[in-house]
Amino acid sequence: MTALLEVQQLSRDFGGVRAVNQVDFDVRQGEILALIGPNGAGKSTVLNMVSGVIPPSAGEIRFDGKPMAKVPGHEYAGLGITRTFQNLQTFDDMTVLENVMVGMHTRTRSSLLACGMNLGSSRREEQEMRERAQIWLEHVGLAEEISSLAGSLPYGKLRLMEIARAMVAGPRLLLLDEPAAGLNHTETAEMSRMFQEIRANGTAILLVEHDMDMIMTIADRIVVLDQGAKIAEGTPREIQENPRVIAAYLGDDEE
Ligand SMILES: Nc1ncnc2c1ncn2[C@@H]1O[C@H](COP(=O)(O)OP(=O)(O)OP(=O)(O)O)[C@@H](O)[C@H]1O
Repeated sequence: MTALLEVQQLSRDFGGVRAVNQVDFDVRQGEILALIGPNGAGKSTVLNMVSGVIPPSAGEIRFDGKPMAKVPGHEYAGLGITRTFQNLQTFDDMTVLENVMVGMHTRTRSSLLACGMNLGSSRREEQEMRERAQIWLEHVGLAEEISSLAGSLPYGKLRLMEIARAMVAGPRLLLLDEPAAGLNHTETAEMSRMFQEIRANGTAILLVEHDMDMIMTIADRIVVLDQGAKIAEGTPREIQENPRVIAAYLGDDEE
């Protein structure tokens, strides 16, 4: 498999603190790569750099061979990279369908504000977006809730809505920041099944997650960070048996 995303010597400083230190990894086409590590290891910071939210202090990120350093954040969805956030980013007083259509607007380059105000898209474009959003809402099991206000949905369903929103733009790489946080066992299993389906349809996934059952079930490969640096990379089985990884987790109170 060829690399879709290449991360080389990636570093990020916050003031005097080096949050990410010379990290290398690839995400290959059609695979699920999990990025794990104890609290504060630098996982979200890596995801924020890969999704164009913050610039690296050093190093390089390439997507499909293209250096991403000069690509503005709003162009990522159009290039084929979308993401979800650790903290839900939903519009409570818009319907579930409208919330998902916002994901298409980022692709068609209308602004979020314009979307909220119903501006800037032709009727045909609007219809096409509606259909794609409906298809993805059915995929994630929210067909019944399409017309509900997002604010009325329970937390687990909002997480699913976020996945639909990230998928509606048709990404080649989906970035997920703790998608199972706050979900119960059944919801986590359902979400795992969905990610496997997304992978089967050809979208690669870079997954930051603390739920080890989910990671060990769905990840093709795992990269482990500790204190900003990569300490291991391998299959779920290799990672489970790696003494450095075990030591890093045993040293972390919250795991
Ligand atoms: N905006 C920021 N300003 C200053 N320091 C930051 C900022 N963002 C992250 N850090 C620091 O960078 C380090 C890595 O944080 P990061 O959130 O990337 O870790 P993480 O592995 O995602 O942790 P968690 O699993 O708890 O979410 C931490 O020491 C954190 O305090």
